Amino acid sequence: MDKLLNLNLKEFEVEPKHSSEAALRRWRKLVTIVKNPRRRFRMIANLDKRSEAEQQKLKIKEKIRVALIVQKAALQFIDAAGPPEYKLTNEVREANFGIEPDELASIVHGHDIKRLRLHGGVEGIARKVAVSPDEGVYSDNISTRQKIYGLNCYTEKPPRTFWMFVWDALQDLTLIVLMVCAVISIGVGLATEGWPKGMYDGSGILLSIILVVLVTAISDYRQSLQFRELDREKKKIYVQVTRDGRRQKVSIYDLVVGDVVHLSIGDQVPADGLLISGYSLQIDESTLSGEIDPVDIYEQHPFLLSGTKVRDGSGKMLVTAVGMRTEWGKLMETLNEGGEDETPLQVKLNGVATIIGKIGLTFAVLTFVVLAVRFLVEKALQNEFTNWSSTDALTLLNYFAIAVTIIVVAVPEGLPLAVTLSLAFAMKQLMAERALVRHLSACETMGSVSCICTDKTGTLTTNHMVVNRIWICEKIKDISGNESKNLDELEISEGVFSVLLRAIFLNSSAEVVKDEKGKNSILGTPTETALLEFGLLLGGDHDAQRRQVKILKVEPFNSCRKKMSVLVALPEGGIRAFCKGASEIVLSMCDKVADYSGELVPLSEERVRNITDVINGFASEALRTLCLAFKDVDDTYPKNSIPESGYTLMAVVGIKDPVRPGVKEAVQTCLAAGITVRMVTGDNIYTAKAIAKECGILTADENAIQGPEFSRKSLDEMRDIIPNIQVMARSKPMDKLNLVNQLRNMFGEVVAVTGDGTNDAPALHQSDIGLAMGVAGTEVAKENADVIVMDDNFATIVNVAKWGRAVYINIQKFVQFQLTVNVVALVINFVSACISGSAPLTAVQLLWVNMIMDTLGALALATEPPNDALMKRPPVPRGASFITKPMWRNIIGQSIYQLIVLGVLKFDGKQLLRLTGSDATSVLNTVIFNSFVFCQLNMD
Ligand SMILES: Nc1ncnc2c1ncn2[C@@H]1O[C@H](COP(=O)(O)OP(=O)(O)OP(=O)(O)O)[C@@H](O)[C@H]1O
Ligand SMILES: [Ca+2]
Repeated sequence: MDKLLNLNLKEFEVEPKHSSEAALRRWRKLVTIVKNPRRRFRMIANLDKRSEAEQQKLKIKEKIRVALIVQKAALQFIDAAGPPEYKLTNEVREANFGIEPDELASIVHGHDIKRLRLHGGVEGIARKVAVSPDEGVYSDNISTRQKIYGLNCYTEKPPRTFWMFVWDALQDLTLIVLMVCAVISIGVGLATEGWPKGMYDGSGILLSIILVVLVTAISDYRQSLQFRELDREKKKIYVQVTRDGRRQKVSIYDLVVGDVVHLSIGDQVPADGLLISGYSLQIDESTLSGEIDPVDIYEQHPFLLSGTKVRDGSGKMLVTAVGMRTEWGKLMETLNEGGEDETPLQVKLNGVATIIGKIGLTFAVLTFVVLAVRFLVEKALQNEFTNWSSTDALTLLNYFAIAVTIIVVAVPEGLPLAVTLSLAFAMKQLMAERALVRHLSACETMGSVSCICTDKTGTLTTNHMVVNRIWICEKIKDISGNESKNLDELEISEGVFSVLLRAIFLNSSAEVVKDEKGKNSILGTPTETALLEFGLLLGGDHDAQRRQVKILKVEPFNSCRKKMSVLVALPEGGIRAFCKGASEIVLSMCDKVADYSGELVPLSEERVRNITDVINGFASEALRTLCLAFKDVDDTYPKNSIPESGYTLMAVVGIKDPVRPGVKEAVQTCLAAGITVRMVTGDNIYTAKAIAKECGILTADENAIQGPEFSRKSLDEMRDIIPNIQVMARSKPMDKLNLVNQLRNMFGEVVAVTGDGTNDAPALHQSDIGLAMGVAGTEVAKENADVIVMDDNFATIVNVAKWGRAVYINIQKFVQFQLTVNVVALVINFVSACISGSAPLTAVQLLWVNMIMDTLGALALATEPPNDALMKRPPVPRGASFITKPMWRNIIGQSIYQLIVLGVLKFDGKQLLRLTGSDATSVLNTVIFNSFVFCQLNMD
């Protein structure tokens, strides 16, 4: 049976994510025979609608692409003509703006450098939208801007109302057939038995139908509300802007024309705009134009389009068009059409439903044939074959209704729907527990995860970083508490101190900003925040430091380079480069060091060894270590590059980032549940090991490896070492991807991956389930993830796995329940039809049972919260059969037991219960029905 089912289910397989359209279409085709499309395909992607939207999207993209190419080509030929000749509308003039919204929008979206120049370049535009690039817009005129230039929102389709769901639920083929039966039954009943007795049967059916429809519609409607909320949650994106002279975070929906937005790697460009200033800013326009090559954005090419992504670098932009005035807005309108992909379980259960449906159909036909033949034979025996009364017609109609109802009950169309219900329920609960599940299938996959490759920073640790120790001038100093430090305490010379402060404040993407109350706060990544806080602790003045110098070039940090450098022109003359980053990497770029007296001395081998010891010492105490270095270059040095060697090492800082409370227990839970935990981090190997040991991830020192070393291995070597790898340090994003791919392909593991950076996107995409960090994660990471962990906490990830397992078990329970009901309902009706010529369960009763199963049963069984026992057994392996052997045993055992009980009642019930009189049979049938329902409810 198991094999047979699995064989038949072969075709009902889709991937948990990125399923091919062919696979999605294949199974849909297979269910045509017994399909009741309205019911079966509820909440399942509408492929036609979707591919239509896809086509439309491609068309828009192509148009944008061609337009961009044309504009680029045209630019070279056209010279600037006279000033633009158009009149401002009164509205714009009264609001003190100098440019029309459409004109402004078309400059950027048309990449029209000529018209931009006519308006006086970016500064000119800034003046015309009444904003200073340093101060940003003022909150008091935001509403005027919104009135004239529009809101940063996209038109959305109006949500579906409750009555639409009712209408949908009514489109059910079987329900329609039953409705017709009911109406006929009422008609015939009234004609033969009169009012009100003739109404009973028919109105009973009608009432059940109304109930089924209502319950279905309510459940669907609530689901749609939930998805809408999820959608809103998904779209909550914040960007950093300068407003009222302060840098602050603002929701992208609150952006207005004139806003000054700060962009950094991994951000999504939130509106159309012009570059004010930036460093090595590279934009990925593929979401908009389909073009894969990144585009450089610089002064001569300052156009930024909404919806594109920052691939590298950083910059400030002036917003020029928002909402539906951008191409992105038009694209968003066609987005998300046609719904979500179905999950593998939904499809598999559709397969189960189809097979059972066919069996049910056969039985229904058989039952009808048997009943009808018996009836005809009896009639023939009584020689009344030619004598037809309306009661006879009614009887036949009743037989037909029974047959239809058997199909309704036998085709477990509730199965796929129960998956949706169960997943949606888990999704909702998880949202409350700080995990945002982006697609239904993610929850399902998470239940069978066998390996988690987790980040370190922020996930296992708190991400509250504080400088804890510093090595400077060959001495180690502890930095404890919040007391400010001066140079005497650090025992360093004034010269060294001032270089240190510059190294901290000038070479940073973070910024010290004043909040409304004038208090200092820092906007930036935790590592940089820690450094700036340290600088403030030393009594440094961020603004003053920044004002003194001219920054010539910045190479922002990214996970591949693992360092950040700047080139600055010093106020006292001369040009200096600063570099900070991963300790070993920066150390290898140095050839001098400041010794105990502050003298710059060559970096001898012995000194390198000593410093390496210091670094490893810091790292072994679980500190993140960074080296700060500088290099003076002469005036002839090209201003568009930053040296890569010949630096002088200033200091090694150790930054403390404690392990999150509860992580150790969560790791233990995973291990008990047969889930391997691997740490993949960009940090130093000693730091990684120290943290991994503390969390209980690393059990033996030799199970740690460095990313570059791993990637050098051959496939065979990988096969040997991968099972043992517990920590991978100094990993580049490609190493992470490599590990994930091998784990999946070589070992068939179901891999969950966490990530925060832009470069984690490929690994997140490739994994079975990608988890992005909600707090520290970039937009790009989130977009490629299946789940967003809103508190970045490892324990939350374990929670998702637990819910995933609960979903699986609950659905198994439901399937077992439903299959038993099917078998019993089929057999009892068929057998008694054959033997006694009547069905003990009437159409109304069968409908009732169906409703209990489809909706209430699903609600009760599919939404049971997880218990801890779930995490004490190994994960379900890939490709395991969904209906397990014990389940078959239960189904068969339960069915036999119930059939015996019901059989005895049916054939011996009258004697047993001492039923006499004219209504004995109907009383008995009622008893049978109640026992049937009771049997189902008792089952678990
Ligand atoms: N802003 C920065 N400037 C310079 N170097 C940095 C900066 N942030 C981190 N680093 C260095 O880069 C290393 C981390 O690189 P990476 O971003 O790949 O790891 P991560 O994502 O922070 O770590 P994890 O994978 O554990 O989350 C750190 O060890 C640190 O030495
Ligand atoms: Ca990371």
